[in-house]
Amino acid sequence: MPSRHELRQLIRQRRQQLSTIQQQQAAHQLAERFCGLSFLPDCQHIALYLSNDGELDTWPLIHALWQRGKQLYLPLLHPFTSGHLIFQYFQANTPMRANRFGIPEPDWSCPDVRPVAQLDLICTPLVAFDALGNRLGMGGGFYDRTLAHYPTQNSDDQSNHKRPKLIGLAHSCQQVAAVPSEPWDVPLPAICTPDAIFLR
Ligand SMILES: Nc1nc2c(c(=O)[nH]1)N(C=O)[C@@H](CNc1ccc(C(=O)N[C@@H](CCC(=O)O)C(=O)O)cc1)CN2
Ligand SMILES: Nc1ncnc2c1ncn2[C@@H]1O[C@H](COP(=O)(O)OP(=O)(O)OP(=O)(O)O)[C@@H](O)[C@H]1O
Repeated sequence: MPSRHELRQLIRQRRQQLSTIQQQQAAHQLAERFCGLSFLPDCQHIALYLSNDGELDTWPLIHALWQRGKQLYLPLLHPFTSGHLIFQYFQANTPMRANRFGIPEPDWSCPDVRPVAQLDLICTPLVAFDALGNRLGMGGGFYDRTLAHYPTQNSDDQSNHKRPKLIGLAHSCQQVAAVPSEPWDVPLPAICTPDAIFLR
């Protein structure tokens, strides 16, 4: 089995090699599939991310969700707690700045930060995934650290506890046979690609 490092390199190269047309088609197909998710009507506060490094372009999805009246949030590298993320309200006119990875994020504004426990759905980026919901990210451990303290809701969870649902977004070519998992990894109960939805 390839190491996490090897897998990260391989799949990052693979998605970077998609053509502009392939990227555009994928982004629109994903938006359409995502908007058909059975639990979407129950989700009002949704965290997304702005794409980077060949990730599937989330803009078509962002526009589709705004059209449906959803309130959207983007991750910011935590201003004090290194390695963690916070999620901040995002509208078309939100002032933005590039973080240290060059990814645009909202200018930090305390009143617009929404605690993780008050989000209904968190869409996570990923580099590689497998059919069991194991996730390999860019290697910063940001999502794993941020989500470690919050029990998230499984797709078959019938309880009334208010917990954010989690869903990974990816190109189909990011699926691998098995992601070597580590004890700190937060598995994804759902993954949406342009071609399929994987539920654990
Ligand atoms: N679109 C998007 N936003 C995101 C993430 C993500 O994976 N995708 N993150 C998910 O956690 C966080 C940022 N994590 C990142 C970790 C590494 C690199 C990166 O490009 N690393 C370079 C080396 C950068 C350096 O000089 O330190 C590399 O590996 O080539 C980018 C984002 C928060 N925002
Ligand atoms: N809950 C946690 N507490 C402390 N350290 C953690 C935690 N989760 C991950 N880490 C550390 O973060 C580093 C990177 O983890 P990993 O390779 O799983 O990141 P990733 O999932 O690929 O990245 P990301 O979540 O940012 O997309 C590891 O060295 C790991 O020890």
